[in-house]
Amino acid sequence: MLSLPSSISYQQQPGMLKTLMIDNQFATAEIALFGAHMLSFIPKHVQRERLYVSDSSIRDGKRAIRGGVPICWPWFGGLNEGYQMHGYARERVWELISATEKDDCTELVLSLADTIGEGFFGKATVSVAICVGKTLSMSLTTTNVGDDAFEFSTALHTYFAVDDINRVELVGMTGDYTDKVNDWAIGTTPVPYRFPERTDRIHFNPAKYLTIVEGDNTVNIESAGHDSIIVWNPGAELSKSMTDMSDDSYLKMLCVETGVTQGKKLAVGEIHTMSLIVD
Ligand SMILES: O=P(O)(O)OC[C@H]1O[C@@H](O)[C@H](O)[C@@H](O)[C@@H]1O
Repeated sequence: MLSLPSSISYQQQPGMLKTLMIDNQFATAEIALFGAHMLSFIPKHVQRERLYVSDSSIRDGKRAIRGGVPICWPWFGGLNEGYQMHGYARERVWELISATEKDDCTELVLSLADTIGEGFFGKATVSVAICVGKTLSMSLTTTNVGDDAFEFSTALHTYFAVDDINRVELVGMTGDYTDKVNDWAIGTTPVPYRFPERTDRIHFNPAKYLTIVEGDNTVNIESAGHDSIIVWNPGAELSKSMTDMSDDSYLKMLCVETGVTQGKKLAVGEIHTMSLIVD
């Protein structure tokens, strides 16, 4: 087994998923091997949990975890009838490839050993490098190792923790979006951008810098290698109907997702990296 720096330990309580706990001078964090799924990030200088995970999330290792940072791959959203929403990578166990103590963070690299699955015809490797420091950085790398080009889509589907969605504003987004709540109609980003009701939008503007503002609590999001930003809050009604969310979950989270939703073609040997920094 890989030898781990002292800031990282494995944790597995009975009936729970195996996770990696990180505790260094900058932050604490938790990552499930199932899905290479970030579950927690608490920077020590602010002492606030940045990620929302539902208390009712089903953690049986069969279904995706509700909250944290699901990795959607090799597709984002629904593919065709019968296919797993957001791809199958978030429902497979990833392998820890390396763990390194750096000056400004603890870096872990996880990789998905088996990337083959129904609905995806490419031959690819996929790995995620996660740096837990004063900021959380995640870089998802897809490589075409086959003999043919393929197309894929992806997202780092971050659930940010908020105290009350009614007080939240997303700053930095401009331009048009397509609205899942309204039969994919095109809309224009409101100013200020607030969330009084169910929101489910793919923004075509791949904003590099966004900020979630809630009173004096601000979270900066820096994205790269993406073609869109997805913004999702289920609102009261959907929150109530979801088995893995409690009735008022919608008040406590806002998904701001860094994504490639328009389909990215990768040539033979080509590498694509998409990344996210949470500050
Ligand atoms: O329930 P899932 O598969 O985790 O998806 C949650 C949400 O993820 C968002 O990215 C989508 O835009 C929403 O439509 C979807 O409901």
